[in-house]
Amino acid sequence: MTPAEIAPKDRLIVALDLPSVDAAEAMIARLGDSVTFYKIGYRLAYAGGLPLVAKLADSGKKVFLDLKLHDIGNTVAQGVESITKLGATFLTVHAYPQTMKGAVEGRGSSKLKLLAVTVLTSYNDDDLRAAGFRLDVSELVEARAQQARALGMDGLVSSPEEAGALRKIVGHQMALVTPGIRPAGSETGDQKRIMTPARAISAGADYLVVGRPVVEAADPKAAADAIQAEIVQALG
Ligand SMILES: O=C(O)c1cc(=O)[nH]c(=O)n1[C@@H]1O[C@H](COP(=O)(O)O)[C@@H](O)[C@H]1O
Repeated sequence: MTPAEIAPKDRLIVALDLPSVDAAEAMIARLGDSVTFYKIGYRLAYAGGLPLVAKLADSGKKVFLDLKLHDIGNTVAQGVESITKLGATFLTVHAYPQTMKGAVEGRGSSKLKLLAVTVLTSYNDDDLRAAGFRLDVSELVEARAQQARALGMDGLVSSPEEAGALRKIVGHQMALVTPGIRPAGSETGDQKRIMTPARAISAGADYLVVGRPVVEAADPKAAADAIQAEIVQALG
């Protein structure tokens, strides 16, 4: 999908990192038409949130199921095959070759799009070294992007800091999905590789994943609307 084919509103993915299905449904009602794309990750998925994938999809919203799978290839393939039936648009797996190969096999001919998590946005070069890697963030992100493309993955999760370099490697063949988004003046929290929504779009990101700056805002709808306006402005 070329950037021009993505509806501007779909570019904001709000992470429903909330403690219960009730809290998530209240947030979805509050955000109303301002948000069309939601992410369900560990917190909500392990709190009974998986049935919300089909419910949201049936109501016309898109869902990014962020399970960040990583296991032996056979287990990943079988897990992804089960996940194809949930109704999500995107699923994350970590960008290890065996994992991505298993995910592509398990996805089969379903419409589920597979995203490879390159290097988590809470990591910098020192964190990678402490985890035993010899490459720095940009080298590892780029190496993993090349592997992800060769193995038939549909998109990459990285910080917007790497979006420009990744676009040069994968063109518009893969979606660039970027967390680590912080509107000007918002708390960084545990994120280390961050950009504002406008800068991320200008850097070439297709989708922006935003959690706390929206769901922990005093007025989540106003926060989402402000990000949507920034995206539209940056798209020019
Ligand atoms: O795969 C992800 O979505 C992800 C990858 C990554 O490298 N960094 C990252 O923050 N995320 C997710 O994106 C969301 C960001 O949330 P906030 O930091 O609250 O905006 C969280 O749900 C993270 O799990």
